[in-house]
Parts: sequence; structure tokens; C-alpha cells
Amino acid sequence: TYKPEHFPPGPPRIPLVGSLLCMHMRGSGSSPSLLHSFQDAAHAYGNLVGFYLGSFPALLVSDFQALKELFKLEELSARPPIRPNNEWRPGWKLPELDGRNPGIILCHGRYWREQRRFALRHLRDFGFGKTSMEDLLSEEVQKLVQVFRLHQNQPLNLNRTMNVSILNALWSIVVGERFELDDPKLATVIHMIDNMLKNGSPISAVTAMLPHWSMAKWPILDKLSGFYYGKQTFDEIVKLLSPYIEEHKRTIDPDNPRDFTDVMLLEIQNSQDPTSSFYGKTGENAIMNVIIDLFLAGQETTSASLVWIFFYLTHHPEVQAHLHKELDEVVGQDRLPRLEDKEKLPYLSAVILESFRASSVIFGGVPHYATKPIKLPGGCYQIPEGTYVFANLYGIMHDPSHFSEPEIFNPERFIRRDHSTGKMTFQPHERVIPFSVGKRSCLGQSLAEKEFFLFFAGLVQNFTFHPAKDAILPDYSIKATHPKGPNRPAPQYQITLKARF
Ligand code: HEM
Repeated sequence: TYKPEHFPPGPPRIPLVGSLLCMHMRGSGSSPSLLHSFQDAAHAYGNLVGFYLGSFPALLVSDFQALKELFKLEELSARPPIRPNNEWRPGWKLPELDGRNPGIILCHGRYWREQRRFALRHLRDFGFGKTSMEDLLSEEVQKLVQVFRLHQNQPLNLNRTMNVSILNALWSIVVGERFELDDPKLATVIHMIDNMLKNGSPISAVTAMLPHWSMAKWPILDKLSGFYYGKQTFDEIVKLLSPYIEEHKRTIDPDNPRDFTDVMLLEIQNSQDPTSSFYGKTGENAIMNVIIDLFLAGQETTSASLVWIFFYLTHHPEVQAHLHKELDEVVGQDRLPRLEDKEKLPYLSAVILESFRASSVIFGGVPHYATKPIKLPGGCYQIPEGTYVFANLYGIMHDPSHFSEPEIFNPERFIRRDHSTGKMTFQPHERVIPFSVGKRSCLGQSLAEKEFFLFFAGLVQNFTFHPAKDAILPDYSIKATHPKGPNRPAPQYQITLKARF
């Protein structure tokens, strides 16, 4: 029950178990979920909540300014040690990793900085060699429009279709291959990623409760902690990806990189600095881990966000009508929307931002980790070295003092109208932070926003979305979702769509 001096207020700490149980019991949802527990704890204890994740101190930050201040600190840019789950990863024993996780999402220190900078640059450049990423993505949108046309007026589970299409887009950017949308290999990869996110959360509450992390590998405990499932899925992913990387090595043309794998292989070939994470064996090993991270971080997040936006549209036919009018005026019906159209589509931009805000898909961010004791903003509280820090992104984006009626989906909150000319402008809001803030904010943000725009604008230009006949649309408030993992998927719903032309 001991808590360090000046630790922020929060739920009681039970030895070994920590505070999560108390938070779940207080949580307002009918089944335990971290989303509800976080909102309830913020409501009960304030913007800085100190709690215990098993035996580890943890902090929940629900204040935007405090989060901005904290996440720009070097000493809060690390990730928690995730032993033994780092053992899923190929090359986890490399001495320079010192027990940390290779890749990007869960790594820190120099290795992380180098790999992050590289991936950020190449995903932001938005093209490899002669192919623009916009063209790659638009081709995928075109295919999806064709598939949807075949399914008109039939009940459709958007979740599956969207998953497949977004994975295909990411796969072609990273590995340079396209699948037909009904290729069973695509379904297998999606199943693996889904399995990984559901069963193999690398930060396992059960592991955090064990007296020693290595016990999470013991028979029976390995299933409870998720170690078993995570390891199994990782092995399968590595087996699937290895031939692609080998094939790239055999066929690479240094003057014409085809995809992310090629640019990374070239960086590894050209690396002369033995201390670099791109050098030799370390580089060879990094490529597999980085590619896996791009899939884990970029697939489910983007497709779940798209499933949410169509869910909101199905609830709000008046928003669809407004979007159709704007798209018909600016883009017409003879071509798909392009990125350059975006600034002439203020209403569509507002709908996208409102959907990111309302859905808050990564509701608690990805935990950061304090490498030193840190005095918290306001000066009253302090967290010890080794504290896990969670950003309450849902809470910040639903703060009623900045977003009136935050539970209601209302794109008008980001629109300003000039009453004399009737002209509409899009007014973004600094507190809409689905990609988090600071040194570790989402490195795929630029790609995700462009991809999201192209998919959403292309589909909504072509179709109207309705609840499936006789189906009752679930509510979209926080009460309707009880996410089991770190992502907040939309409630299950079935729609029908009709082509507009
Ligand atoms: C709508 C889609 C997406 C959302 C809402 C989202 C959100 C986030 C959030 C909240 C974080 C944690 C930031 C933090 O620790 O403070 C994150 C990290 C990350 N995201 Fe995204 N993301 C999306 C799409 C993507 C895509 C498409 C990619 C790449 C293909 C990507 C790659 C990453 C990576 C590699 C990290 C870890 C960054 C680091 O640890 O330095 N994300 N994302």
C-alpha cells in the first residue's frame, strides 16, 4: 500500500495487484475496460492521477497543457521495459539493446532515435522512386469502390472490408506487393495483427503483478499473461515476412528503390558506422522489427478510424448530404478526390477531425516511461523513476470546457461561417490530438492523414451509407464501447450502401 512521497492522488494500491482492480470496480462500464476506468479515475481524482499497474507506479495525464509539457521531456521519451515480451522479437538478445525491445514502438535511446528519424522521413516523403504514394493509395481506393458497387443494397460488415483494404495499402508501401482483396494471405495477416493486439498486449497487467517478470513464461501463466499467444503470433509474422525481405535483397536496384523495404536495405548497405543501428547484424535485424512495427501501429488504427467515421455518417444522414454537396461542387463525379482538393473541402476536413476527436481510437496513447524522477506541472506532485505514463487522449478530446456536448458528433464545431459572404472555413483545434504530442507522437501521422482523406473522400463521393434493413444502429457514446485492448473499435454494426451515380 506504500506510495512514494508527493505521488499524485489516485485509487488505493493493493500489494502486487496494484490499483487496476479498484479502478475497474469504480469504472462506469458494465464490463471492465481501461477506457472507462481511466475516465472514471480522472473524474474522481483530477487531471494527474497516480496509480499502480501491478507493482509499477503509473500516472494518468488528462490535462492538455501538462501533457504537452511532459511529453517534450527527454526523460519521459522512453518506453517501459516489457520483459519477457521483448523475447518475441527476432534479435532481442543483441547486446546493444540491453534487454530493450528492437524496432520503434517500444524501443528507446539512440537505436529508437535513428530508426524513428529514418522511418519518419521516408513515410513523409510520400513516394519511392517513380511511384507517388498518392497514386498507390488512390488505386486501392478505386478497387474498394468497385468492391462496394458489387455489394450495393446488401448488409455489409465494414470492419472486414476496410481492414483488408488498408492492409493492402500499407503492404504495398512497405513491401511493394499488392494482393487481390479476396486473397487468403491478406486475411491471414489481418488475423495475426488482430490476435497480436487482442491477446498479446506487450504491456501485460498480469505480468506486472508477478513477483518476477520471468514467471510470465511459466506454463499456464504464459497463457494468462499473453506471452504464449504473442510469441506464437510473432513467429508466424516473421515466417511470413522473411521471404519478402530475402527477395528484396536479391532484386534491389540501388537507383530505383521500390518501397520502404528497399530504402531501408540501402541504408543498411551504406552504413559505415559500427555504432549505428543500421550497421551490420543490428541493421539486418532492425529491418524485420521496424516493418512489423509499421504494420502493428498503422493497420488497425487507420482501419478502425475509418470504420468509426462511416458509423457516425450512418447516424447522421444530414452530414452525408452536406458532404455530397461539397464534393460535387469541388471535385464533381468524374474523378476521385485528390490531396490537392483538401483545402477546398472545409466541411469534409471538419468531419474528419470531428471523427478523430469523437472516436479517440488510441484512447490512452502508448505508455511512456520516466527514466528519472519528474516534478509534475503545477509543482505539487512528483513521480519516481520507473513510472509508466499514460496520456488520457479520450479525456482531453472530450473535455467539456473545450468541446461543448463532447459526446455528440458535431463537425460544425470546427467550422466558421462568414455571415456576409456565407463562406465556410475549417477551424482546426489544438486539443484534437489523436496522434498524441511531443517527441514520441505518431510517426505515421502524415501518412495516416493523407490515407484517411483519400479513402474517406473517395468512398463518400461514390456512396450513401444507411443502417442495414431492420438493423438497429448501436449508440455511439462511451457507454456503447468496452475495449479490451489499447484500441477503441467501433461497435459492431451492419450497413447497406447505395451508389450515388
Ligand atoms: C488514424 C491512424 C493512427 C492513429 C490514431 C495513431 C495514433 C498513434 C498514437 C496515439 C501513438 C502513440 C504516441 C505516444 O507514444 O505518445 C502512435 C505511435 C506510433 N504510430 Fe501511429 N497512429 C495512426 C496511424 C499510424 C500509421 C499509418 C503508422 C505507420 C505506418 C503509424 C506508426 C506509428 C509508430 C511507429 C508509432 C510509435 C512511435 C514511437 O514510439 O516513437 N501510426 N500512433
